[in-house]
Amino acid sequence: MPELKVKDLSIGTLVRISFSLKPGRITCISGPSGSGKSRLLRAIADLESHAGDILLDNKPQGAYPAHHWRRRVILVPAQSAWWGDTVGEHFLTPMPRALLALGFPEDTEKWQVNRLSSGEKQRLALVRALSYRPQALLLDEPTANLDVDTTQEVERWLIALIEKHRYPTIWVAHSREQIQRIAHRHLTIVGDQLEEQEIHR
Ligand SMILES: Nc1ncnc2c1ncn2[C@@H]1O[C@H](COP(=O)(O)OP(=O)(O)OP(=O)(O)O)[C@@H](O)[C@H]1O
Repeated sequence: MPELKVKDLSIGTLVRISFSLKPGRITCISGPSGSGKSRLLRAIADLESHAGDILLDNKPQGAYPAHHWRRRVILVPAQSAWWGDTVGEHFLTPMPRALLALGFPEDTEKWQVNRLSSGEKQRLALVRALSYRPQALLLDEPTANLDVDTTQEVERWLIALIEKHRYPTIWVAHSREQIQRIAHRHLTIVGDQLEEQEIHR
C-alpha cells in the first residue's frame, strides 16, 4: 500500500499541520473533546473543504474524483449511517471471513439494519469499509461502543488486517491503555497543532 501524506493542512482550528502515514502503521490521534479530531479525518477523507495538500502515493487528493478518493481513503465515523434495509446491501463484496472473525453468524448479511445494536453497527461499519478494498483507513473511535473483551477482539482483528494489507491508518482514541496497545505513533491535538507523544509500554 502507498504512503498517505498530509502537508500544510488547515481545517477548523488546526493550522498548517503536516505528517505522513506509513503503510501498515497505526497513528493514534487524541485530543480533548471538540479539538477537531473528527474534522481532521473528514478533511483527509475529502468530506470537508480544507487548505493544504493530501497525497496518496504522491498523487494529490484533487487528482482523484471525490468518490474514488473516498473509497480509497475510507473514513469509518464514530456513528455510522445505514441507508438500505439489510446489512449485506451495504457491502461492495460479501465479507464472510470478516463476519466470522468477529463472531457474527452466517446469516448476518440478511439482517435488517434496524435491529442492529450500537456495538454491532460499529463492527459492521468496519466490515463494510473493508469491503470497498481501501488503500488507507481513517478510524474515528472504532471501539467506542464496545465492551472491554469485544474491544480487544476488534483491536486484534484490525491490527492483523492493517499489517496484512499494509493500510496506512489513523485511529482516533481516547484511552491511554488502548493507545499503548495499538499505536506505532501517537499525535495529540494541542491548540492549533499536532504534537508527537511518546508511547509508554
Ligand atoms: N462543518 C463545521 N463547521 C464549523 N464548525 C464545525 C463543523 N463541524 C464541526 N465543527 C466544530 O468544530 C469543532 C471540532 O469538532 P470535531 O467533531 O472535529 O471534534 P472532536 O475532536 O472529534 O470531538 P469529540 O472527541 O467530542 O468527538 C467543534 O467545536 C465542532 O462544533
